[in-house]
Amino acid sequence: MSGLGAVCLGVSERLLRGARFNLPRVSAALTCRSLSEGPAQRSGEPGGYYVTTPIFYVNAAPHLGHVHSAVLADCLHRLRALQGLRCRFSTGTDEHGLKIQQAAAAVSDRFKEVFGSFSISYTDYVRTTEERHRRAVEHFWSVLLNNGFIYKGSYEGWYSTPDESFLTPTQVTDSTDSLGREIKVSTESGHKVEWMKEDNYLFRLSDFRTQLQDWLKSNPKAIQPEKFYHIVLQWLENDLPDLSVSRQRSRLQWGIPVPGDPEQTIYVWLDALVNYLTVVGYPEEHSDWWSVAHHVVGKDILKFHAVYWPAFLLAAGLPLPRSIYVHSHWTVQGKKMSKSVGNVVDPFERSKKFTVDGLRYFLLRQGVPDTDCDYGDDKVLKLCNSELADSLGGLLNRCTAPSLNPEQTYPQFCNASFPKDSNKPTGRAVSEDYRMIKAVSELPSLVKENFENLHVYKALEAISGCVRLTNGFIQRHAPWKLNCGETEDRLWHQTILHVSMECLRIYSILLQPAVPELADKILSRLGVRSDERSWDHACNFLPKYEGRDCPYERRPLGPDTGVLFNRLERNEKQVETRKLGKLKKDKTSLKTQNMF
Ligand SMILES: Nc1ncnc2c1ncn2[C@@H]1O[C@H](COP(=O)(O)OP(=O)(O)OP(=O)(O)O)[C@@H](O)[C@H]1O
Repeated sequence: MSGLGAVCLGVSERLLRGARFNLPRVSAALTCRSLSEGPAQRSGEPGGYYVTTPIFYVNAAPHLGHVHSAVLADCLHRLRALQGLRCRFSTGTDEHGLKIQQAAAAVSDRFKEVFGSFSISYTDYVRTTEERHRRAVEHFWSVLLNNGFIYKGSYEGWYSTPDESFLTPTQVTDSTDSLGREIKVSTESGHKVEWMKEDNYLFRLSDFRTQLQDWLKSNPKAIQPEKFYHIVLQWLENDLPDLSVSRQRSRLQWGIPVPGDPEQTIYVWLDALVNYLTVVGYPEEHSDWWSVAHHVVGKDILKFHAVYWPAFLLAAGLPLPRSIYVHSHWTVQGKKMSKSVGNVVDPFERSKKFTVDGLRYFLLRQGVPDTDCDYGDDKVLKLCNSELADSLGGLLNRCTAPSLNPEQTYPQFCNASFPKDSNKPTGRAVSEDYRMIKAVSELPSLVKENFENLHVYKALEAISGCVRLTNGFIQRHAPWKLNCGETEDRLWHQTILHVSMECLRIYSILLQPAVPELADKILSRLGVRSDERSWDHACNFLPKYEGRDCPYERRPLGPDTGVLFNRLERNEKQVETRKLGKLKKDKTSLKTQNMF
C-alpha cells in the first residue's frame, strides 16, 4: 500500500504546490458587490453560489495560465451575480515553506496586482499562513482522525528531496551522477531520488471508491466539461490506494504540525484543499456557503479535486462540491506554458498591448476547456480586431453615430414596419430579419447553458455570430439610403436602429461576465441604467415587437466616450504608422458618417 500511496502523494504534491492564487479586492464588485454581501441562503434554499479558484503557490510571478483560471472563475461569479444569486468568490495564496517566505510577500502582491488589473471580482482571499486556516486544518484533521479515517502506518517509496515529493516506480529512471555512479532520478525534474521508508499518517482513501462512483453516477454534471467526468470515472475503475497525509517534521519543517504529534507535518495538499472551507468560516459557520460550493481548476489538479478532496469531505461528513469546472492548458509552440519550463506569457505586459478586456476575451473565446490551446500574439490580435473592434465596435458605431442617429436617442419601434406577422403588407422586414429576431431571442438560454458547462467559448461564439447577423441586418437595409423626410421611411429608419440597439443591448448584457468593461461601455452609451443589466433584462428582448412597453424607447443615449475597442497593431513601428493613418481615417469616417 505504501508504494501506491507514494504514487498518489508524489503526483498530488507537485500538482497542488503549483496551484495557487492571490487577489486584490479591487474591481470585484461592479455588478457583484451588493449580491456578495450578506450571508448565503440557508442550505437547501436556492440562490447561493460560492465559486473558488485554486490557491496559488507563490514561488514565481503569475503567468497567463494562472490568469486563465481566475478569469474563468470570475466569469462564473459574474454570471451568477447577474442572475440574482448571492455570490462569493474566493482565491488565495499557498505561502507555506521557509524557503519562499521572503519572496512570498512580493509575489503575493504581484498576484494581487494582476487580479486587480484583470477585473477579477473575488470577494474573499485566503492565505495558508493565516491563523484561521491553521485552526480549520487542525479541526479537519481531528475530525478525520476521530472518524477513523486516519491511521499511523509505514510509508515506503522513491523520494526526491529537492522536489519534496514521493514518486512511483514509473516516475523514476536510471541515470549517472557526475562521478559516473549509477543513480535513480525523477523523470520529470531530473533530480536524484532515494528509497525512503518512514512512519507517517495515512488516509483510508481505499474506503471511498464506491461512494465516489455513486456520487458521480447520480450527479452527471458534477464535473464539467463532460470529458473530465469520464476521466474521473475511469480513474475510479481502479483500486484507490490509501494516501500518506503527513511527513516527518525533519523532512518537512514548514506547514502545520499534526495535532498531538509535533514530529509530523500535515502534508501540503490536505492543508491546501481545506482553504475552501477556511474561507466560509469552517468549523463554525461554513454550512450555508459550503453547500453551494463550485471549484474551478486546471486539469493538472483534477485528481486532487475530484478524488482526494471529495473523499476527505465524505470522511469528514461534509457535503461534496456542487461542481468542479475543469479547464485545459495554454501551450506555447506546443509545450505547456509553465514557470518551470520558463515559456510563460507575462499578463501585465500583454494586457498593456492588447488591453485587459482584449485578453480576457481571447482567453475565454479561444480557450477550449476540453483541449490544450496554443497561445500566439497574432491570434489575440486577429480575434480582437475582427470581433471586438470591427464587428462589435462597428455595430455600436452604426447605432449611435450622429449621422445615423442625429437625435441621439433610443429610437422608436414601429410595429407596422416590422410586424410579428411577416405577411402584413406594411412590413419592410424580410425573412432573414425574422430569423435574426429568433436567434437573438434564443441567445440568453444558449449562452447560459454554455457558460454553465464551461464552454464559454461557445457562448461567445454564439454572441459573435449574432453580432454579425445584426451588422448584416443594418447593411441589408442601408438606413443611410432612406429618405427620412417621408413618414414610412422615417419610421422604418427608426425601427432599424431600434432593433439593432435592442440586439446590442442583449449582447452587452450577456457579455458582462466575460468582458465587463467593454460591456459597461456599450450599455452606458445605449443609456441602459445599471439596474437594467441583469440576466432577466436580457430575456426581455424587443418588447415592442411582442406588444409590450419598451422602457428604453425615446430615452437619450449616454455620453459618447469614444471608440469601443481600438484596433490592435502588430508592432511599435506599425502602431505609429497606424495612428497617423487612423487620424486620417477618423476624419474621413466623420465625413462619411455626415453624408449618411
Ligand atoms: N499553461 C496553463 N494553462 C492554463 N492554466 C494554467 C497553466 N499553468 C497553470 N495554470 C493554472 O494555474 C494553476 C497553478 O499552476 P502552477 O502554479 O502549477 O503553474 P505552472 O506554471 O504550471 O507551474 P509548474 O509547471 O512549474 O509546476 C494550475 O492548476 C492551473 O489551474
